[in-house]
Amino acid sequence: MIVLAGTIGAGKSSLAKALGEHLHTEVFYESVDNNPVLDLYYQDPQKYAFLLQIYFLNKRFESIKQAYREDNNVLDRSIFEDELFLTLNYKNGNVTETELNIYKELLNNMLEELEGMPKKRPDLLVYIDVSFDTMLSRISNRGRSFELFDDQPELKAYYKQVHGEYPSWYEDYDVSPKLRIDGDKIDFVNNQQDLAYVLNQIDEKLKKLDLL
Ligand SMILES: Nc1ncnc2c1ncn2[C@@H]1O[C@H](COP(=O)(O)OP(=O)(O)OP(=O)(O)O)[C@@H](O)[C@H]1O
Ligand SMILES: Nc1nc(=O)c2ncn([C@H]3C[C@H](O)[C@@H](CO)O3)c2[nH]1
Repeated sequence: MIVLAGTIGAGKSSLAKALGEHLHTEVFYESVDNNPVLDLYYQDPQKYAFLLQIYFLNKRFESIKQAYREDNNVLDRSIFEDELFLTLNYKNGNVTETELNIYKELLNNMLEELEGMPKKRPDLLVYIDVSFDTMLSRISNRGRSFELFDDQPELKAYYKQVHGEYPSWYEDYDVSPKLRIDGDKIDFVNNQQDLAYVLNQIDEKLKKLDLL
């Protein structure tokens, strides 16, 4: 099981798709288009932050359970990043302390369930590291209406916060082996050579781990 990690617009879904094709495995995408809370959250974070966290946690747990039924697969964003978003929303006053504690208990409960499953943790976490400018331009170019930040300094400030949390999150992540990809320099979406380079880096890491 390979999980993709990284800030909003880093390229997780794009790389997950390419990796799934390369390794002939199923990809479990993050719930965005059919997510009934995400656009509400962007309109009113204070009202919907907790509900969105619960929604994502539930969906991620569902994907992980399905993923365990098959030998190999790729997950678009890890369950371990959810707490990053939650804590940020707590800092921003969108989640109360009671909500924070309830969520953490629920998350721990779910993670304990994973401990009892055949594979306790991912085999590899692939982290796509991008600069703040790249993050913004990718969000703009992708064009999901509720994520657009022109004339919305608060939303841009939120993106800056999310981006700022990731380096230490990645440093502290120790649940599985990990690999960092430079998503600024490597255009694995439009450049086939770059894509081949990234896939080769991942293959080499998997070989070292005796997984390929
Ligand atoms: N390495 C790259 N080079 C150039 N463009 C990229 C690269 N990675 C992603 N993109 C483009 O950036 C946009 C965001 O990519 P993608 O949807 O894969 O990001 P994501 O990390 O899954 O985002 P989210 O966290 O919102 O789910 C897309 O339009 C994609 O085509
Ligand atoms: N608040 C919040 N908490 C999460 O756990 C979370 N996971 C993803 N997202 C947002 C980022 C992208 O807009 C979009 C797709 O990644 O969904 C989240 N937002």
